[in-house]
Amino acid sequence: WQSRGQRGQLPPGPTPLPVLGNFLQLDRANVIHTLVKVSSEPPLGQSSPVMMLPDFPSTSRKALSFSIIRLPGVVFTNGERWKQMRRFCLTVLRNFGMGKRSIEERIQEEAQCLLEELWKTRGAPFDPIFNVSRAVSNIICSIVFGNRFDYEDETFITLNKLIVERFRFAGLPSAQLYNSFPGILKKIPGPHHMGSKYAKQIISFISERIKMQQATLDLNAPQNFIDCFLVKMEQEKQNPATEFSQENLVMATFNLFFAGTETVSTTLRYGFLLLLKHPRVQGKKIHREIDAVIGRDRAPTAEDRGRMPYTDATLHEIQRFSDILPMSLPHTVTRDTRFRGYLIPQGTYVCPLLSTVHFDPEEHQSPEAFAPERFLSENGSFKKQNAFLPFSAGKRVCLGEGLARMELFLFFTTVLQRFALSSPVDPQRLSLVPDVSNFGKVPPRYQLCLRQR
Ligand code: HEM
Repeated sequence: WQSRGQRGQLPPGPTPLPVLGNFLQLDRANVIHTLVKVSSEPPLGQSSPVMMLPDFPSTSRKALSFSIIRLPGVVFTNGERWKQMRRFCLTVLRNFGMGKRSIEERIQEEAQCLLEELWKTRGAPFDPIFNVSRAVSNIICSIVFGNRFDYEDETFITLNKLIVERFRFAGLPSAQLYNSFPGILKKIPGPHHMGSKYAKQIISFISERIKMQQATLDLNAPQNFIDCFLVKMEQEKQNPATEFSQENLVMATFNLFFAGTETVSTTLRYGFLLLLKHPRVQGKKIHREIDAVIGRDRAPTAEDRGRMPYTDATLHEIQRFSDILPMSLPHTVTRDTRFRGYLIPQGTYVCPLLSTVHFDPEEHQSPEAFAPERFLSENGSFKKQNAFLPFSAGKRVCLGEGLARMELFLFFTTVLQRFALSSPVDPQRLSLVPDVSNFGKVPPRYQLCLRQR
C-alpha cells in the first residue's frame, strides 16, 4: 500500500492482500493465463496493454531479489559475476564448436544414435520423452563433460529423469507457494522440497565429475567446459576477487547441463505432438521438402535449413506455439525505469511475459492455431516475424540460442527423413493442453508410433 501511495506511478494490477499479496488471485494451475489476462486488460483511460507486476508477498519479493543477485553460476546471477561467467561460457561453447569435431558433426552423430534407438520400437506405440531427452542431453554432455553417455547407462537415465522432474516441478503450484513463502516453508516438510531435492542430486553428480576431472587434468590440453574452467581457476588462484571459484564452476555446469537438456527436448516433444495433431503438415509438406532438398542418401546438415523454408517455418511455429518459457527468466530492474509512462522502481522483480508476444492477436492471426504458414511469405519463402522471442532478447538473451537452433533442426529433420509419425489414438482426441504451465510449459505425455519411410 505504501509503495503504491507514494509513487502513484506504478503499473496497475489487481489489489494485493496484506501478507498474501496477489497469491490467491492467481490461477495456480495456469499462472501464465492469469498474468497474460491481466497484462492485456488496458487500465482505465488507456488503449495499450500494460505490463502488470504481480504483487507477491513483500517478504518473498525481497528474498527473491536477494537470492537472484547472490546465486553462483550464470543464470541466476548479476553484475560482474554474470559478465565473467557469461563471457567464459560463450567462449567455451564457441571453441568447442570449432574444434576438430564441430558441434554440427556431434549433433549429426547423436541423431544417428537416436535413430537406432527409435528403430527398436518397430512401429509399436511409445512415449518419446526419454529417447529425446537423452539424445539432446548428450550434446551438452559432450561439451561440458567431454563425453556422451550410452542410452542404457543407469546414471544417465537417472539424471535425465531428474532434469525432467525438476523442470516440471518448477511449474507446479507447490513450487510457486515455496517461492512465495520461502522463509516459512523451508522449515515445513512437504512436496515443495522436491525441487531442491532433484537439483541437489544433479549437483552431486556434477561435483563428482569435477573431482574426477580435477584428478586427471592436463593444464595444457583442456578437453571440455569443466577442464577449461579448472585451468582458469588455476590461472586466477592468486586473485582474491576471482569469480573462477569451485562454487561457480559447479553451478555454471549445472546451468548449462540443465538449460541445454530440457529446453530443446521439451520443444522437440511439443513439436512431434503438434505433427501428430496436424498430419497434413508432416506428410505433404515436410516429408516432401526433405525428400526434395536432402533426399534419403545423406544426413541433414545445418546448411540445408536455408533451402527448406517450410521446415524452417514449422520449427518457428513449434517454438512460438510451445512457448516453453512463458515468463522467460526472472529479471531485476537495476535502476528506476520509466516504461510506457509508468515507473518501475529499482530492485523490482519483473518477469517479461514472452507469452504475450507469442499469442498477441495483433501480431499473429488466430494465435491459438498451429499454422506454420504464418512464417511464410506468399511466394513460399521464409518470413521473419517480429513477435517471436522464444530465446528472449537483449543482454541476457539465451546463451545457447545458436546451439539450440541447430539441434532443433538436425534432430527434427533426421527423424522425419527416416520416419513417418503417427498417433495410436485419433488425432482429434489428442490434447495439446500443457501438463503444467507456469515457469515452464510442459507438453502432456503422449504415445507415438513410427513407420519407416
Ligand atoms: C529451445 C531451446 C531454448 C530456449 C527456448 C531457451 C530460452 C531461454 C530464455 C527465454 C532465456 C532467458 C533469457 C532472459 O533472461 O531474458 C534463456 C537463458 C539461458 N539459456 Fe536458453 N534456451 C534454449 C536452449 C538453451 C541451450 C541449448 C543452452 C545451453 C547452452 C541454454 C543456456 C542458457 C543460459 C546459460 C541462459 C542464461 C543466460 C544469461 O542469463 O545470461 N539455453 N534461454
